[in-house]
Parts: sequence; C-alpha cells; structure tokens
Amino acid sequence: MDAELSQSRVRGTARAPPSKSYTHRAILAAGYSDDATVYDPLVSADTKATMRAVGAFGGNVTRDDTRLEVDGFGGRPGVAADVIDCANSGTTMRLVTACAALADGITVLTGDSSLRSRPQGPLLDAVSDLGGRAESTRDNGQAPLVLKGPISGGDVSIPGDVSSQYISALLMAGAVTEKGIDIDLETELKSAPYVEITLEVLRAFGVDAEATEDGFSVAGGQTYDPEGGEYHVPGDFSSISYLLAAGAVAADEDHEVVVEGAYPSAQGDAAIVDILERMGAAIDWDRENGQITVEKSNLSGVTVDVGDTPDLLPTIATLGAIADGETRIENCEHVRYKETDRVSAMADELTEMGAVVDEEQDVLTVKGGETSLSGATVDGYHDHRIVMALSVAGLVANGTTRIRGSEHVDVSFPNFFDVFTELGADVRLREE
Ligand SMILES: O=C(O)C1=C[C@@H](OP(=O)(O)O)[C@@H](O)[C@H](O)C1
Ligand SMILES: C=C(OP(=O)(O)O)C(=O)O
Repeated sequence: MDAELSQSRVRGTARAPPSKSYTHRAILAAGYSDDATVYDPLVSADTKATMRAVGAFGGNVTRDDTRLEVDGFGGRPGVAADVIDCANSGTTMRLVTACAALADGITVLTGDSSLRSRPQGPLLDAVSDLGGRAESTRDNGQAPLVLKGPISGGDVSIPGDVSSQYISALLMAGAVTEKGIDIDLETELKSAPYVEITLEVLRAFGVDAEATEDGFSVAGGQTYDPEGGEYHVPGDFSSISYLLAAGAVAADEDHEVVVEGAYPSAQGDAAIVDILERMGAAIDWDRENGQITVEKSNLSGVTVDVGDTPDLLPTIATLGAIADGETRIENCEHVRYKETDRVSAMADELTEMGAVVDEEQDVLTVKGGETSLSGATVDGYHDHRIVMALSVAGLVANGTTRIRGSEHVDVSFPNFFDVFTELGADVRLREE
C-alpha cells in the first residue's frame, strides 16, 4: 500500500501507543512464569511473533481488548513442534534464541528477508560458549538459525556494539538456568537503555539481574512471578517521537499537539523531548500526568549522538531536513543493522525530497529549511520507522509525498495513519 500525504496542519490530542520493547519482554517474561496477565499490550506484527514463540514453547497466550492472559511454560520451554517464524522482529529472534537454548531439543528460527539479513553471530557464539548448539544454516551468522539445549549457564563474553538485544536475551534466559549467566562486554555497549528496560521488566517479574563492572550478571534458579500476577505496559517513546515531530513542524497556529500516556520509564527514546527542545521547539512534558505538549516552532539544526537511541534516527533526520542549518547525527553505525540500513535509507529519501544530506559510516548530516522539501515518490524500505518519519516530512513538503510500503507501520504502530488523520494530516492510503 502507498500513503499519499499533502501539506497539512495538525492539532489535538493523541494517545501514545503501548511500548513495543516492554510488550515483547512482558510476553516472554510471562512465558517464563507459570501464568501472568499483561495489561495494555502493544498488539502488532512484531509482538504477535513473540506471542507465537511463547505458544511454540508450550505456553498459551489469549487476548481480549485490554490484556493478554499468558499461561507460561514455567521456566522450561518445550521443544517446538514446528519452525518458529519471527517475521520482521529482531527483538523476537534474539530473545527467543536464548530461550530456545534452554529447551532439551532442536529449535529452528526463521523470519522475513529483512530479518534473515540481520546479524545474529555474536549471540550464536555466546550460546555455543555456554555449551549449547547454535548454528546459522547458511553459516553466515544470519537466520535461519538452529539451536539445541539445554544450557545450564556460565560465563560469556560478547560485543556490545552490534545489538543490545543479545544481552537482554541472555539475561532473560539466564535467570532460569541452573548457574546463572555472567556477561562480559568486549566493547562499549550501544543501545544501553534497552538493557535497562530489560532489568526493569525483570524486576517487575521478581527476577534479580544487575550491571557489573564488566557487563551484566543474572543469578540462576530464579522464578518469574510478577506482583499480583500482572504487568502493565507503558507508552512507547519511539512512536511518540513521530507525533511530537509532527506537532513541532506542522501544528496549527495557536494550537498544540498533545500526547497522553507519556510517563517516565527506562526508555532512552524519551530523549526526543530534549532533542526537540534543543532544536528550539516549544515543548513541555508534564511527567506526573504523562502529558507532552508541543507547538509549531522554528527549529534549528543540532548535533545528536544516537548511540543510546538508534530508533530516533529517522525522526531526527526528518526534523533536520526541516530545521534551519545543519543537523549532525553521530554514533549511528548500529542503525544500519535494523529492518533496513536506516542511515542510508533516510539519506536517499530525504535527498529525493530536496534536503542536502551527507552520509558517512557513523555520521549522517542533514541540511534543510522549512521550505526546502518537495513532495516526491519515496520508498519506505519495508520499514515502519522509515515510513513514519517520511510521513512527518510529507506534512511540510510542497506538493504530494507518496510513500511506498506504508502498511509496514503494523510492526510497531498499527493505527499510525488513523492517528495522523485524526490530528489533521491529509493522508490517502492507496493500493499499489
Ligand atoms: O531491545 C529492544 O527492544 C530494542 C533494542 C534496539 O536494538 P539494538 O539493541 O539491536 O540496537 C532497538 O533498536 C530496537 O528497536 C528494540
Ligand atoms: C529495530 C527495531 O526492532 P527490532 O530490532 O525488534 O526488529 C525497531 O523497532 O526499530
């Protein structure tokens, strides 16, 4: 499906969608428990992949409007009766790889062509070092993957600059091993707040894990059991970033865009509030009431390090294309290992729309201005975040912006175009 956007003004209140990262962890943590209820989950293509995996390991997930009832496999995943399809979800594949290493038998994991091109090698090496069998069928460190357990825990070392999801996966699985897992980081950790999210969810499920001098550590023999048998998912700041960006570049004069359900948590992507403020946006975060208000503002370019916040790169690149002067996005090499190479995707598509972009391996520089973007037909690269970031650009570009593959928003923000339309965006969805 293509999304066609015309220049428009936005205003009004939107609710933050539930966090994808917290939902994945909550579903799997509930899977590791005997049973638990997950309230306000994100139900999207990616989180459904994690639900399927819990089912494949012997759990059962049922859904109603506001919650998921999870019958867990009680720390002992069974052997899956079929290949587990992780679809487009890196988080699912990494978290499930470590879980599969606990099963007394073989698990095969696959995914779509994007996921089958993303790096899994360091996690496979870690599982092998812990005594499991962990192979890439094509021997290239990519899925399809074959895992065989059970591992009983131990010490591993792993790079921290490819994906933090390897660490999250080992911590979640390590808690139910016999010996626990000590993780030694071989490099600096990128995307570090996502490990904090994991520690926060583990705590909520009664599991202790901690940062150490060299990395992270989790004791074995623990039980997943959330207080009161339930867990509540907070709002998603990566998704919120598109709504705030839309308000900052296209809110109606004398009106604001308000995002509700934006409470403080371990999410690094809450940095979007600070980034917009540094760019000159009139923005206010009422943390106690979980409400962020933003007005249309004249933005200026800034320098941003996205080492901790890779998922903000597409949003910041679009903001940079609209802001006066130069926006420099540094420390972004790991953003190339996502659903697509997002550094190059945003460089190409913003150039197509008229921005002046310079792409280096680890730095993306965008020069723009409020009137510099023109509508064009651009590619969404089958990537939800590219589609949503280009939609924000479409609000200010002259003429019509046509974004290919707009249906991929279903990965993290399935009703994105409804919310955008309700705020006033002029969007038409067209079958190709
Ligand atoms: O653990 C998570 O929930 C995530 C971690 C990050 O990935 P990396 O750790 O691979 O950078 C982030 O980009 C992804 O969208 C979600
Ligand atoms: C990279 C992302 O997710 P995942 O790694 O789970 O595919 C994302 O949501 O931007």
